[in-house]
Amino acid sequence: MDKLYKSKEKGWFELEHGLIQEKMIAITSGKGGVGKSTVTANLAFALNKLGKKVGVIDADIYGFSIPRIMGLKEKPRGKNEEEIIPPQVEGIKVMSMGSMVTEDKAIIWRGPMLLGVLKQFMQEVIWGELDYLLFDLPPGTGDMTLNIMQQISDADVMVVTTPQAAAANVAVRVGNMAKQLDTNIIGVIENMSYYECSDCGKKEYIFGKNGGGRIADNLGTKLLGELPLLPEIREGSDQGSSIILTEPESKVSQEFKKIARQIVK
Ligand SMILES: Nc1ncnc2c1ncn2[C@@H]1O[C@H](COP(=O)(O)OP(=O)(O)OP(=O)(O)O)[C@@H](O)[C@H]1O
Repeated sequence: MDKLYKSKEKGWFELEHGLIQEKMIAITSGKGGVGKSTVTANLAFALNKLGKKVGVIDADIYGFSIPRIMGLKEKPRGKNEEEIIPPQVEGIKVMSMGSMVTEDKAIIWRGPMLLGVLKQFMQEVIWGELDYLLFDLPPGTGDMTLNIMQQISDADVMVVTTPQAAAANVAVRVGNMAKQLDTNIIGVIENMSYYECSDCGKKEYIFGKNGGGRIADNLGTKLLGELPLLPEIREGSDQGSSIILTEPESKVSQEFKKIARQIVK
């Protein structure tokens, strides 16, 4: 299958209008709603805070949510027939279907057209020099996820899950799909790991315990971090003000930075 970039050597990818000097990272999950897009957004900001140049492609083309979560206000602009200037937020370049249609619009295109959008995002956008290009993939192991993974098979895969057995089991499946494509799995992030009572500080394990660790072991990779279930994370995503920007010193923002540092090293 034709790749959407030229790989020069490990960790160095050439795009039509840009260069990725470190990694492409595909952020996946076994099922929807586990926080994949929230993690993608906060991770992009965390890498940016480490001084890295970051781009984000919202490849969850049917279920895009990155523009809202990242607070993206601008739209992409056409420089000419074949070159697109991506909108930016905090210096991060972002491309999403959500910039082309309103949030309530149903995307009823079939796979090949959606892959055409991904191709356009990769090949016509003026990305410039980036250190990291993050992809927010569709959840699950369906056709779209498989097709996208095949097209960016040099990307490292990150698996997001909640600790719940049902979520963890399907997350293993997406990890195994990545393995079958010979894709490196960079690690697992357990989201909604626990809820900490704001009055007494007691941790409640609402979705159970250790699902992320079990998946990491099963896939032979690392558990990169455990993120709490926190109203501020949800509010930040809804309002387009990610917690890492609004509360950079909070425990959860420190956890995002810890995850980013493990990726960068
Ligand atoms: N740690 C968290 N604490 C509280 N709320 C969270 C947390 N992580 C995510 N959420 C909320 O859960 C909902 C789902 O998150 P998100 O959209 O990131 O999931 P997703 O896995 O990308 O879903 P999909 O793939 O279906 O788009 C959102 O409302 C988000 O704000």
